[in-house]
Amino acid sequence: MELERFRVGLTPTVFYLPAFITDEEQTQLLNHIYGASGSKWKTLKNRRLQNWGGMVHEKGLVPQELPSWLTKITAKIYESSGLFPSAINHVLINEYHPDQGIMPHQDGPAYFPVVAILSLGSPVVMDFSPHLRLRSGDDDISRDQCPGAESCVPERDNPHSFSVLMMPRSLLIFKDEAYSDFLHGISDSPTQCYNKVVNEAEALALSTTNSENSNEDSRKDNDKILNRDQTRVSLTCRLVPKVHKNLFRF
Ligand SMILES: O=C(O)CCC(=O)C(=O)O
Ligand SMILES: [Fe+2]
Repeated sequence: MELERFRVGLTPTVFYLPAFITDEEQTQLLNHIYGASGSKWKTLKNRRLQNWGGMVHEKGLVPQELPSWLTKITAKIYESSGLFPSAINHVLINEYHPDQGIMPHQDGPAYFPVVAILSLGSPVVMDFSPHLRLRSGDDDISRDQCPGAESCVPERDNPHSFSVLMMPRSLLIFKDEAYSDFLHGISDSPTQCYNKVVNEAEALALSTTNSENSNEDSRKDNDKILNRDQTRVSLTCRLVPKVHKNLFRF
């Protein structure tokens, strides 16, 4: 696949792949996710999540085999992107109600610095803002070691900040500076503005010809407003290069 044609925005490097999976694949994934045992969910303050692939520690992964319904998708991402040096071995599934989000954060140091996020359900806007190191020249990087531990409020009006509209069934991939020098987050507002997203044309191209989105977009004072009227589920697919085969030999 020629990934270059999916590049969006000016910051290296963000790819947005609309309709990466079919409607049927989306339904199958949601059935598996909601069919998982209730104890698989971990409830955080502002969202629920399922952890697949094992426990991520600062020093690496204590692995657990991914189920085949997930390797089907991670293999497709691995093969079609060509960006991971070996197979994706960790998937975090986040569930967000319309008034939930994820605070601006940077992904933890255990991961290979490429992330692929598959979106299901409600569309949502993800905001990227340069973290302190870019803003003030110091080295104070805020990290999200275990996703959910967040910090640092981004400057919304910073000229380097940008946003991406994530439609259902799309795949967002980011790496390089977008990964290392920016925080990413999703506001907890049930209405989000998508005026300044870097992929508006790509994201909306499909939704106008295809009535999958019942959420009605509205406009207020020239702001393009997205109404999050459904739950969103995302699959954050990553590689933890260092795998601990033996829990006691850390
Ligand atoms: O749900 C998303 O799109 C983002 C999730 C995320 O940033 C993470 O799990 O680290
Ligand atoms: Fe993240």
